[in-house]
Amino acid sequence: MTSRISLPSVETRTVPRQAPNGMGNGLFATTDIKPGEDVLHVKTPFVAVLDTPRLEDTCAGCFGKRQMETGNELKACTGCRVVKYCDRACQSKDWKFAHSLECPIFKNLKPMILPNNARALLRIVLRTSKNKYSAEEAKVFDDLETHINEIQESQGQLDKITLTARAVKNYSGTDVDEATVSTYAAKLDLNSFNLTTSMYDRIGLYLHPYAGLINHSCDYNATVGFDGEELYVKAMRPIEKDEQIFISYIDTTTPYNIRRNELKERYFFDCQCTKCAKGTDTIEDRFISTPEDMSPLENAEREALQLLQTATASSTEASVTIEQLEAAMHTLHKTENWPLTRQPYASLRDKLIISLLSEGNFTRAFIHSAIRYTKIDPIVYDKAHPIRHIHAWSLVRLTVFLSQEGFPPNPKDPVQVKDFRLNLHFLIWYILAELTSTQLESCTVPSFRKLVSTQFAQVHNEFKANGIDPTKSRAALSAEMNKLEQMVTQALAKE
Ligand SMILES: C[S@@+](CC[C@H](N)C(=O)[O-])C[C@H]1O[C@@H](n2cnc3c(N)ncnc32)[C@H](O)[C@@H]1O
Repeated sequence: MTSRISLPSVETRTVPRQAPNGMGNGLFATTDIKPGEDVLHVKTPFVAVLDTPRLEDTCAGCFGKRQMETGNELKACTGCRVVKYCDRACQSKDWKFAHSLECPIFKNLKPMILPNNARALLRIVLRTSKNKYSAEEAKVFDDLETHINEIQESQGQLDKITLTARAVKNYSGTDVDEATVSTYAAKLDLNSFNLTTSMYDRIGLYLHPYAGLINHSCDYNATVGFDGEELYVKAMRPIEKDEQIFISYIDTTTPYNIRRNELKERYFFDCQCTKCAKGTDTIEDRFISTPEDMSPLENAEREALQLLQTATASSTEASVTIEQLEAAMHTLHKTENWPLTRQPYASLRDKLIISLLSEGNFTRAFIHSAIRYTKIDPIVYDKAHPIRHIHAWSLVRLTVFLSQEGFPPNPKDPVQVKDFRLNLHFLIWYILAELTSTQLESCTVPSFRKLVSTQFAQVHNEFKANGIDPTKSRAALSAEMNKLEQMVTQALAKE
């Protein structure tokens, strides 16, 4: 990996440069990059913190990476009792990084726990005052965009930043003036990433100023992933030398107007990407057939969004959440013109799968995961897209579980899985083989790849121990996929 910039813990095949069309600076490839290869790898964050609910169940040292390997029960820091760690190694690493500076502050504030953005800002201020950032890192951070002028025009945003900055200045006792702390807060707001697990579950907030230089396109060529505290930006498509690197700041599966409003509100720009140039003539906006009258579709969408809102309200019981999500999906389905891939249909199904899993309704979660795997992801995501791989993996995990536990009949399921006489072992092998053979060109991170390879080797060896070589059983494998398709088709007809 080539690195022409001298930032600690950064390996990259990019250089920063002025980008066209008023985008400010951006990152540009210094070489051709193939799908799945690293565009950027940052080993240590500038700052990363957990979301408040995750402080209880996620190690603040490794962000869950070692925790997943060791399975250790987390122990709270004996000083503040706010953050928890797998073991002394994780604790000592975080202590040196910033916790020694913030621990007494957290202790004094208890039982109050600062929100994630204030904890992140506090870390930046404290590390800056102790000169813990290199001159190069500090310079890239200083040069980051803030959009402070636009923020000053929006009273709500300005108040939020000012309040956080004032609180952090007071708690830290820093000599840095409040206006500078506010600028740091604005930089954090604009340039931070969702910190996720290697499975793309959000756990916190992450900032590295070099990664913060990557501009957005709804037709992006790279994706961001995390493996513990390490950030990876990987090429999703072939990228040529001198081409600009683009990631997506938002969910680009949403229609044109939604995407543009979100980008304008949070990032203050009008997207001019190749996808936006097509306006509403893309799969994100299309219906099955062009309607003469939009009102039934608009009514259905309104109704579905209302159901989604109540379904996801924190006071809603899990079983009611499931009913409401299913009702919302039914509302869109019965228009007979709403594609499975068009939002909010696809994300309703994602939420439904999560709710079904948390309620222990594994057969119905399997049916919906199979629908997503066969009918939605191949259309919505490029084949190297990490989310597509994570979804396939979760279908594997569910299938393994069902192969061990069987399928208790449930009259509420749209179809009875057992009626399709699926050979789940072949199905598991098929999906894992596909995942394994495409993983080097995928944007998934090392821990995830290792998990998939280990599971595939185990499943393959089990077949071999039983005298079966699935690579020579093409007909049996495709028969299983056909049965899965039949199950999906019948389940969809009842949606
Ligand atoms: C995370 S920063 C990216 C780095 C930034 N260009 C810089 O010079 O620091 C996000 C900001 O970059 C600009 N930006 C990113 N993508 C853009 C795009 N597609 N078109 C126009 N501006 C964009 C916007 O000002 C946005 O608020």
